[in-house]
Amino acid sequence: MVLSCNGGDAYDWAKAVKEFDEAKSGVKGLVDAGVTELPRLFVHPAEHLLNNPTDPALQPELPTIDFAGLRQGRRREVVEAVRRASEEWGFFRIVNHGVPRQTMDAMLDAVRRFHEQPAEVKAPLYSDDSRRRVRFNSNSAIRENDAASWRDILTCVFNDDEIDRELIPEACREEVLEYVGRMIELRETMAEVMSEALGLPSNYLSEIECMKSEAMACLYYPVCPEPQKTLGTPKHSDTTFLTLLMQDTIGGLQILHGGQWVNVPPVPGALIANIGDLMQIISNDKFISVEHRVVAQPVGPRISVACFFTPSMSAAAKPFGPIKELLSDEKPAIYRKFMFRDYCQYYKIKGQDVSSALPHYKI
Ligand SMILES: O=C(O)CCC(=O)C(=O)O
Ligand SMILES: [Fe+2]
Repeated sequence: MVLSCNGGDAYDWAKAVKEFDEAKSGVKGLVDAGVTELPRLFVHPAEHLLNNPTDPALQPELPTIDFAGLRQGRRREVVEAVRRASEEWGFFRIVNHGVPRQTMDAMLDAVRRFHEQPAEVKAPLYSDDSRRRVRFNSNSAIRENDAASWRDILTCVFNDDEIDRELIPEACREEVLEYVGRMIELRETMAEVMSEALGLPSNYLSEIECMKSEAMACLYYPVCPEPQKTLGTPKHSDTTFLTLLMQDTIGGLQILHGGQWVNVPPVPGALIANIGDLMQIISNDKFISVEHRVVAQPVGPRISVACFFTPSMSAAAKPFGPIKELLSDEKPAIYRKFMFRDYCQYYKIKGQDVSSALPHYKI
């Protein structure tokens, strides 16, 4: 099918997607083949690429929260900082979170090792099928007229914290298992702190099992030959309750704050937490799910690991909606109740990269 896209001239989009997918070698495969020009499939329209004219030195600084306070009698301060950052930024950095630096560095190395294996080793995992718990791809379901992004992803899904070690690729198995265990521990702390930040009992979020499953995206952003024409990850908000992100030292993450793109420079040893759409819904807009993206770079590869927390599979048929304790005559529910499985279905039908489902659930 010949379609008119981006520049308006004829371009066989379907053929380009098919060729790219059939190679099963992702963006890394293009780099290994020696591309010096950005393939047309990856060229984003100019409006996706707008940046700010502002001097990066004048940009506001993402809040950093020191979780050592939780162990040192400063819990109220930490909870208050989490509340403020979740309301005003939807994003914050965490230091002294308890995940050993060695575990983090080993995980970044392991992700790199996985992606830098020969293409034929990764090819059997190449898939867009969301039912596969471990899969490798580049961009999920590239749709016509929707530019692809300059990155590859290994996704590992752990439903209800269940870990099937044999499914994890050998190149990164031990590190993934160690890292996901640490993420689950930190999730417990986050669930308590965020419950308190919402003014609820500490066990509230844990009891409703809203973060009992995790999907880990192990991202690899190869050096890009023409970074000014594409993106590493396009603008989106996370569909989850909560995301815990680790990035290496390359940088490129930006969040939309106060109408401008704000850089989130890497801080060695720190993790980033961000509120997802589901948390915005149950908090009745008290906490905000904020759009973010990753710019493409002439240097790299950049490695990052995003751990997305979503409800327990047993909660699939349970209704989620604004938490009743947060509602009053002055603050009526902004969203209707829905089943988590319907929410997943919404994205399955619309595609992963659509804008957020929040308006769909608004009353
Ligand atoms: O790679 C990153 O730093 C961010 C990735 C991201 O936002 C995502 O996968 O949802
Ligand atoms: Fe994200």
